Amino acid sequence: MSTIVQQSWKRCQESNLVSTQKANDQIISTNRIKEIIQENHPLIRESLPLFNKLSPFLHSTEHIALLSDRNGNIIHTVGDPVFADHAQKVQLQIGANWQESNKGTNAIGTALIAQQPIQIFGEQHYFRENHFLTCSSSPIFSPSGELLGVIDISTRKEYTHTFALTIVCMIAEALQNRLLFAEAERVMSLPDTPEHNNWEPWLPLIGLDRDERVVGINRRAKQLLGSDMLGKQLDPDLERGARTVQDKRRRTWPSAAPTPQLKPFPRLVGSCPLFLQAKALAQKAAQVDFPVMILGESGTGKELFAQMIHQTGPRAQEPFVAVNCSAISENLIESELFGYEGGSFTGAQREGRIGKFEAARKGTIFLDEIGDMSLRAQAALLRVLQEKVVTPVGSNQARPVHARVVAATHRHLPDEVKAGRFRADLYYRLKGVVVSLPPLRKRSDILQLAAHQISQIAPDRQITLTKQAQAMLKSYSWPGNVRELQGVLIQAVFLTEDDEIDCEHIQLEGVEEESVPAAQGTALSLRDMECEAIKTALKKCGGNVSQAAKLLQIGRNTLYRKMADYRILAQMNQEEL
Ligand SMILES: Nc1ncnc2c1ncn2[C@@H]1O[C@H](COP(=O)(O)OP(=O)(O)OP(=O)(O)O)[C@@H](O)[C@H]1O
Repeated sequence: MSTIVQQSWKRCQESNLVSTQKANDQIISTNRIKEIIQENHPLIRESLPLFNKLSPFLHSTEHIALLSDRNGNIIHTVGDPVFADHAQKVQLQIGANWQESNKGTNAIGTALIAQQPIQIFGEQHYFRENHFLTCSSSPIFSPSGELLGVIDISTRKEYTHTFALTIVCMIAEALQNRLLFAEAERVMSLPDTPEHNNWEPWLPLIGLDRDERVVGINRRAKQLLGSDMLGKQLDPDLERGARTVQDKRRRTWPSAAPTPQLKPFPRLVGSCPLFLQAKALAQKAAQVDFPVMILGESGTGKELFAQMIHQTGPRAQEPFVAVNCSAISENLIESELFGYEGGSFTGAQREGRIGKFEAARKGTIFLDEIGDMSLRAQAALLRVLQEKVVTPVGSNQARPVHARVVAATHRHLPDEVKAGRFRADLYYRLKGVVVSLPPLRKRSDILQLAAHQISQIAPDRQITLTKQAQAMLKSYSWPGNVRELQGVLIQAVFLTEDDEIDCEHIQLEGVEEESVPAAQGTALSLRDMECEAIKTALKKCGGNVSQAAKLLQIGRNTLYRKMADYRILAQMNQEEL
């Protein structure tokens, strides 16, 4: 037995776990799983593509792969359904907790404590009931070194092979690198000298934030530089030898960079007449040089439309620079937009910086959330639009502006003008062609959008929506629009084990609150009563819709329809499993 396993057995004995008894199974409720999924969003988002890739290879191999959070809660599994069925007998499944204090020595719980990869063979498991298993696992760390969870591959002990441990370590490493790319503003690859690298497939990577401080470092880079790089600025000598492999700043700051990769036009999906009308107008606007104002609630696709206008117009070869006006503090907006001279204010870079208007060159500057700009910044912007020049902060040298302006807001600007919060002269200058994007709740093509999003989220699977799930998506109000739909579907794809998304996989925000309207008069009271009756029946039947339908003496489909109508579908899962 390895020292790690010996120490683990000792801990189990000291905690009075009895190996011949049943393990202390802790099963989490469906609602809690949903919360855990939300808490672990980046981990799940980045691990899904890896699990999806792995899944077909595990079929008919008696292997399953699992993802647990940092507390040992299993939140995702893929693999051979026959073995998965067998593994369920010891609760090796979604919703179970495999902390060592509950399940004794095991690859998930023990790897979380040891914080290193581990393989636990049959009898090395503390509880006898787990002796049929061999499990290999590796902890997963965030780019800044925080423990996030564990990846595990489990099989019958007869199929034990050490390669499983190697695979699990490679998946963990790939996942950690994905997290680094997702979190860092810029990722640099360090030169990897042969004497440092015996067989490693991974590049030494370092992630930097906007201020060029190290915010993440992968295992290979740690081997070269040590583990105390976090928060430090990269040494200039080191930076000279390194290669930039990702630079997100180029999206908004492409001064010295080629035009960033834009989302291709066909990705703007939809067949609803309201949407097609807006699209046709935007396509026309792309060909002329008038200012464009895109109106729409948050998440309706304003930035995607702005990109489309840029990409399909004559400026497509020039940069597209997006500026979120609401995300920049009032005292920095002028330096962001117009640039600054070296040393013009505390925190400024010594050599100065060009502003986003100049960075856009002859391309497009997309001023998102323009309605949130302060009056002072509005005055400065108006000057730029009128005079077609910018004067960097701390300079008296005006520089010409050639960029086309596309603005967007979720606010009702005429009201803002009336209230004195938005300058009327700026409003009329920006207005030009007005493209209004419909909110998702008014679109008739939600299912088309949903199917498109699902195929983007899980391109290797043929996932469909059940009729009830479709009804649920159609009846929801979608305050967060297409972005919210994306989030809901990521979670649903994640939750579904087969290739069908049903209502139980769909969690809609605030549905519970929305579902019970304030009683106002008889009609509403009747609705309330029916709604309550359905909720009670569902609760009585532990969330089983067929049984609840029998109890209510209505058909199962009618019940589903009514549940969608009252938006109580999210609660149909058993509150306690
Ligand atoms: N018609 C569409 N087809 C495909 N994807 C879409 C469509 N509309 C929006 N999306 C997607 O929805 C998400 C939100 O879109 P986008 O960021 O353009 O919205 P927005 O209105 O600019 O949001 P915000 O106002 O919050 O910045 C993006 O991931 C985008 O790709």
